[in-house]
Amino acid sequence: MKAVVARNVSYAYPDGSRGVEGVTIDIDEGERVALLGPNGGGKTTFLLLLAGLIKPKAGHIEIFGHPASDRDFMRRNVGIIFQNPDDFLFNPTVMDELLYTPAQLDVPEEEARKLAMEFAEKFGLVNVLHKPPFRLSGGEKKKVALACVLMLKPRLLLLDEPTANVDGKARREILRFISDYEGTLITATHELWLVPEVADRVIILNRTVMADGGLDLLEDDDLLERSGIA
Ligand SMILES: Nc1ncnc2c1ncn2[C@@H]1O[C@H](COP(=O)(O)OP(=O)(O)OP(=O)(O)O)[C@@H](O)[C@H]1O
Repeated sequence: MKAVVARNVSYAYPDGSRGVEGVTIDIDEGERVALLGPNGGGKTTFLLLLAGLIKPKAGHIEIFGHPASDRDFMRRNVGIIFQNPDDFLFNPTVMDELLYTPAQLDVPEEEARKLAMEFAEKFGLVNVLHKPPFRLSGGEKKKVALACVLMLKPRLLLLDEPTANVDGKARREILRFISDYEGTLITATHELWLVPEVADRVIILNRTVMADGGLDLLEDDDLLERSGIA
């Protein structure tokens, strides 16, 4: 089963900035892929396209055989963690945040509360359940965002710079939660060290696909320099 089929996908922002151009990629269900590229290389844009949150100006995208424009299918099967968790966390407390998405998907309240508590314990968030998300540290915010998404067991998980601005213990915890995830994983990053932690396939994106292969691409200094990464 293909998790992602992207054909000749292009996207430009309303101000004319080019996001991605002519991107063609196939990803099988269960693959763990790093989307590696320089700042401004189009990684976030491509994740937003894969999540169906913006529509390609040209080309098309299918996720598990469904068009990425199929909102109901996407809500139930695709999870995305934004680079800046403040773009995602907007409920009055962490508990409300954990209850929000199950409620959107019509999970009965009692079951949602059980799920929320299970994930709060697993993610070490029990002590902050009553806090407003904006009062949390960067690492705690990322953990809340990850817990909210993983509790719904998405078949495809899209992560945008999951460890940016997070260090020490929270970073190790986040990497462990990511490695426990068993579905199809696409992680956008510009940090080379993160790639082997989260992927065994590397797609280098700088507006368009510059290379697609195994972890050995990380040793190709010419390629990394040409792609603006190293
Ligand atoms: N909302 C927007 N409006 C206009 N241009 C945008 C917008 N978002 C991104 N861009 C532009 O699109 C291009 C690709 O940006 P994108 O954020 O997808 O890259 P990125 O690889 O995720 O970068 P970074 O590693 O810095 O997050 C950049 O030139 C950027 O300036």
